[in-house]
Amino acid sequence: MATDGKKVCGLNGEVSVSSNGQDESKLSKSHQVVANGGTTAAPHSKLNGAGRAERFTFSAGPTMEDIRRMQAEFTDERDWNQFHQPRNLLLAMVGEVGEVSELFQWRGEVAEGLPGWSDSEREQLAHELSDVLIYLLELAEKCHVDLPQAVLRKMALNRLKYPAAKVHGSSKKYTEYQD
Ligand SMILES: Nc1ccn([C@H]2C[C@H](O)[C@@H](COP(=O)(O)OP(=O)(O)OP(=O)(O)O)O2)c(=O)n1
Repeated sequence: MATDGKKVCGLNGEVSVSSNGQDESKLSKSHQVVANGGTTAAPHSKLNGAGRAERFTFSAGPTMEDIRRMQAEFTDERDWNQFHQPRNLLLAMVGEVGEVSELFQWRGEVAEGLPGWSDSEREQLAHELSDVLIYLLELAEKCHVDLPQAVLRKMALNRLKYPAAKVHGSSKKYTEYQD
C-alpha cells in the first residue's frame, strides 16, 4: 500500500479538527467530548454535570489504515482480490448503503441517539455502517486515494466554501449565497 496511514491519517491525535474547523479544546461546554469506551451498541446520550447533552465520540482506533490493512488481509486469505475491482467495490458499498436505509425507512424522522431503538436494531445499524466503511476504504485503496489525507484537504476546502461567520445557522448551499 502506498502510505503509512499511522503517520498521516490524523486520527491518532496528530490532527484534531472538528466539523467546523474548531480545535476540540475550544468547543463550547454544551459540546463537551467524552470517551465512550468503544462499545458498538452505544448508550444513548448522557447528561453531564450541568445537565447538558455530551457529544458522542469515537474510540481512537482502529485507524483508517488499520481497517484498510485488516480488509486486505481478509480478502487475501480468501483470494477475493480478483473480485474487488473499483466498480465492484462501489456497487457493494452502494448495496450496503441501501441496507442502512432499510433500517431507517418508514420510521419518520429519527432523533440523535436513536431513542426507542432496541439494542439489536442498534447493533444491526453498526454492522451495516461498518460494511459501508469497509467497502469505502477498500474502494479508496484500489483507486489509490489516500483517504485520511484527502479528507483533511476536503475539510479545508469546505471551511473556505462555508465560512462560519457567513453561514452560521443557515443550511443554504454555497451556490445560493449572492456575494
Ligand atoms: N465478496 C465479499 C463479500 C463480503 N465481504 C465483506 C465486506 C463486508 O463487510 C461484508 C459483506 O458481507 P455480505 O455481502 O454477506 O453482506 P452483509 O454482511 O450485509 O449480509 P446481508 O446482506 O445478509 O445483510 O463482508 C467482502 O469483503 N467481500
